[in-house]
Amino acid sequence: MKVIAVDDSPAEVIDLFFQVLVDITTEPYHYELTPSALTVELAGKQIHSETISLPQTTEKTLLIATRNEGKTKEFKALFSPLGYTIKNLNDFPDLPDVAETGMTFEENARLKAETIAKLTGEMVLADDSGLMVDVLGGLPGVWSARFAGINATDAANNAKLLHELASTAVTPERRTAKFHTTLVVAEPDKPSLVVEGEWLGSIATIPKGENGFGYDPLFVDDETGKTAAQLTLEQKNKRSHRAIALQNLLKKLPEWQNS
Ligand SMILES: O=P(O)(O)OP(=O)(O)OP(=O)(O)OC[C@H]1O[C@@H](n2cnc3c(O)ncnc32)[C@H](O)[C@@H]1O
Ligand SMILES: [Mg+2]
Repeated sequence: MKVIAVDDSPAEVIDLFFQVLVDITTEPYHYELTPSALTVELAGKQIHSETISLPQTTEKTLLIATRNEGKTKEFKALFSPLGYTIKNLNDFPDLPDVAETGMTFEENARLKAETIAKLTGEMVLADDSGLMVDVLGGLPGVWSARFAGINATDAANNAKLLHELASTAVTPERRTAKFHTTLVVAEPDKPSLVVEGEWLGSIATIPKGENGFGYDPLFVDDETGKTAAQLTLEQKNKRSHRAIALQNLLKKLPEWQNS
């Protein structure tokens, strides 16, 4: 049998060629398609190869069980090199708010991730995080989002924190603090994956910087001496509690996904 070279032919001609080939030949042929190349061998001889670019067929989307756009912005930047599109609960208005009734970051992160995973049937990531100030015995901790009251604004929470530390007995050395994140990944009918991350620093006496969210204007990073709000998103994502927790998560995620 004579094989006609089809390299450089339009895609439809190549398709037709293979159809005819399959119809008329009884010779064994091997067809290999990868995202970047198409090669065909007939009777052990390569008869066609071309460089191709297949559209991504399986878009990776990850739902994060949060309504906090500050966290979401950080997760989007952290996950984008991995090819994930990030969605949050604000993209799904019909999903309920999950009450954070736990006494620990892990309990609250589990509540958020496991409730939303059950309702959607999908793999879901949740972040429960907060600021822990040593001289306040770890407060505001799990109450960070509601330190100044239910639905408190970031500005009100920051003002309350400065007020709590206003005593002259709270010298600069006694203003040490850390940010904490617990991440939980949940899927229906499977034990959840739990990881943590922390970021050491101290509390400034006045807010500084425009970036970030929450307590960022008051949290001074130990290493750079800048507040988290003075760091760019990229700088914060190299050292933050959330970034460290995510690194820990990525180390364990493949094994968890295969379990
Ligand atoms: O529960 P979701 O919907 O995720 O959003 P939330 O804002 O209520 O989030 P948390 O319950 O985890 O509370 C975390 C609070 O801790 C503070 N916080 C956490 N991470 C922070 C960060 O990176 N920078 C500044 N403040 C942070 C901030 O006040 C958050 O509102
Ligand atoms: Mg919350």
